[in-house]
Amino acid sequence: MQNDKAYRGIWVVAEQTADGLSGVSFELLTKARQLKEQGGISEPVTAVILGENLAGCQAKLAEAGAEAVIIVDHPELRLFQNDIYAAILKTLVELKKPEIVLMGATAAGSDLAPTLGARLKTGVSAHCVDLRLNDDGNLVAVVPAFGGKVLGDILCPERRPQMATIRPGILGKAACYLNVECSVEQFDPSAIIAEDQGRVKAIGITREEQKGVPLEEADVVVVGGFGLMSKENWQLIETLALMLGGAVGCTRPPLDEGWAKEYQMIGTSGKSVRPKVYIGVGISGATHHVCGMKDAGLVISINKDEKAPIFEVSDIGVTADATAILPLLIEVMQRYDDNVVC
Ligand SMILES: Cc1cc2nc3c(=O)[nH]c(=O)nc-3n(C[C@H](O)[C@H](O)[C@H](O)COP(=O)(O)OP(=O)(O)OC[C@H]3O[C@@H](n4cnc5c(N)ncnc54)[C@H](O)[C@@H]3O)c2cc1C
Repeated sequence: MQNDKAYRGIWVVAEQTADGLSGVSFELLTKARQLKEQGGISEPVTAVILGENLAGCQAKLAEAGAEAVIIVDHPELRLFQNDIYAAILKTLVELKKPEIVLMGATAAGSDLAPTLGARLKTGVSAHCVDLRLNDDGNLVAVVPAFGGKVLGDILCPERRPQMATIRPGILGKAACYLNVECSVEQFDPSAIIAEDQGRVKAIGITREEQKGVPLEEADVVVVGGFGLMSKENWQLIETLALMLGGAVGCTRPPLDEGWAKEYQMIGTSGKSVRPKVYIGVGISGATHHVCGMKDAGLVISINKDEKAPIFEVSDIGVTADATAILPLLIEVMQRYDDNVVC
């Protein structure tokens, strides 16, 4: 849609998961409130939620900053359905005309946002690491660019709404707003669902079983990068993590090489972690990765290149060959105690 002054206010498309509302929905509402304040926007920050059995979600969304909630509750919406969700949201956006639409860069959000953006003929800034408004009141979406070496500002001044997705955990903890007045509107999607059954239908969700301590909960995270060079060397990362009672994390290349699993990736396309101790081995320190670990406590890095950018965000930097130092480290730890737990 062309930029049009009729488009006003900020929407957050909240997400319902099997475990309840997704955390990124709350994080986005807090960010939306900050943007509203920054831009002196008078329209209420609005959460839009699609799903089934949504009673009770309004209070939680209001606590995180929603001043209005649009509930789209229907049995057909129990599981995320790209086509149907996009058709409903398109109708709602055309009806209510929000100026900004934010979504979590979750599996569902990363699928839904570009579909909706294309149908509304507007731009979507994906996997942003921050959001702000410029002096003209336009949304500035901050996205790592050029292999993560720089942070780029992306604007969408010509089209409305302005859309962006943000990874869970990147924005930090959601605020808690008490006694916020929050209006609620129910939107009946039956007519849209009857008309558009979608081309693809989700029939269930299968979760990948994760080994060891969950990455997001671990006090110690041992993270390997491309500098490990082989699957055999990757075992050293797993052994060290096990000895420290920690979790294994990875950068993008070990995932591409098949040494590590998708759920272990840290960064803008992966998870954000805040362990007490982060040990990074053979990692250059690209922004795409650093965005996901910048809030860790003690950061220890091992890299054979003394000029590696990861050292700029490390408390302790060790210039060494990982394949030489890791076996030594493991051997020393084994000598002291077979069950060292941090
Ligand atoms: C849209 C997009 C999203 C992305 N999202 C993510 C993301 O979420 N997470 C992520 O991690 N990446 C992501 N990336 C990729 C990211 O930009 C970097 O390419 C990646 O983080 C680099 O991984 P690395 O540090 O392991 O590898 P490299 O950059 O190749 O660095 C390897 C490092 O290992 C060192 N080294 C080599 N051999 C040894 C040795 N024997 N001992 C010790 N050190 C050694 C080298 O000096 C080098 O510093 C994304 C990229 C794009 C374009």
